[in-house]
Amino acid sequence: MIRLNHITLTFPDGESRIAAVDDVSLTAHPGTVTGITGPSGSGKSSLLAVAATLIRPDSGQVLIDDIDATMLNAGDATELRRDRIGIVFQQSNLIPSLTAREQLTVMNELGARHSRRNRAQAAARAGVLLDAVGLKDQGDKRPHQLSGGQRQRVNIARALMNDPSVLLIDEPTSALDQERGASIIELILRLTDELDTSTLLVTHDLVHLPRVHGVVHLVDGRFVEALATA
Ligand SMILES: Nc1ncnc2c1ncn2[C@@H]1O[C@H](COP(=O)(O)OP(=O)(O)OP(=O)(O)O)[C@@H](O)[C@H]1O
Repeated sequence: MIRLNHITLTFPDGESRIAAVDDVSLTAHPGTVTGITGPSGSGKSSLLAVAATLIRPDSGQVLIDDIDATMLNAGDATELRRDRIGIVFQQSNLIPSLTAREQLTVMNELGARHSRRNRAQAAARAGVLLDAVGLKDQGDKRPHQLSGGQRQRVNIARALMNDPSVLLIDEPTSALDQERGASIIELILRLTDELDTSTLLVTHDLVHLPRVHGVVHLVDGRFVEALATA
């Protein structure tokens, strides 16, 4: 579960400061997708970065499975992020020289304490996840051999490698046509249900929102509406 309590985040703006996120609270439960929407500059990506524990807010709490991430030191926050949070960034940041399968298994080598012992397990999980995102037969392809939609599927599978309880996804359909975008949203809904993640999905594309479980609408960093949908 992820709970954001009264999050405020400001950035310097000349002499004063601008509130990118202004006193926003939300709770996302396991097995649900919460959409975060709003116009450009409304604070969606900033809120997601706070939820990901990548930026510390000026005030407010980020509770991940009841652990207050804002109270952790940098090392503990990194560990929390690695163990419990999967992040899909707006820009695909796959490594050009690695195959789809290696993009996933390399996660096991990054900072984990017992990576050698877990190598076989990681390979097995990568296989299961590639299958789950519809890329069972594409595991040996490198990013340039995959379509935009397939690359986004690899990104999503990679974010799930460490079996996170929280899945954070920023504009996953922005580089895709409507049909491919809709199938990515479909995939996110299915994986959220199957893997019981608490998923936050930033999107400015309102066509996808009727499918999700709740919507937080931001304007100028402020929460203007919470809609229960699906
Ligand atoms: N690193 C930063 N330094 C200063 N101001 C920032 C920074 N990041 C974001 N902002 C400001 O905070 C506000 C919210 O930006 P944010 O990127 O979170 O909005 P967004 O809703 O994700 O926009 P978009 O849909 O265009 O990606 C904007 O006014 C932006 O200019």
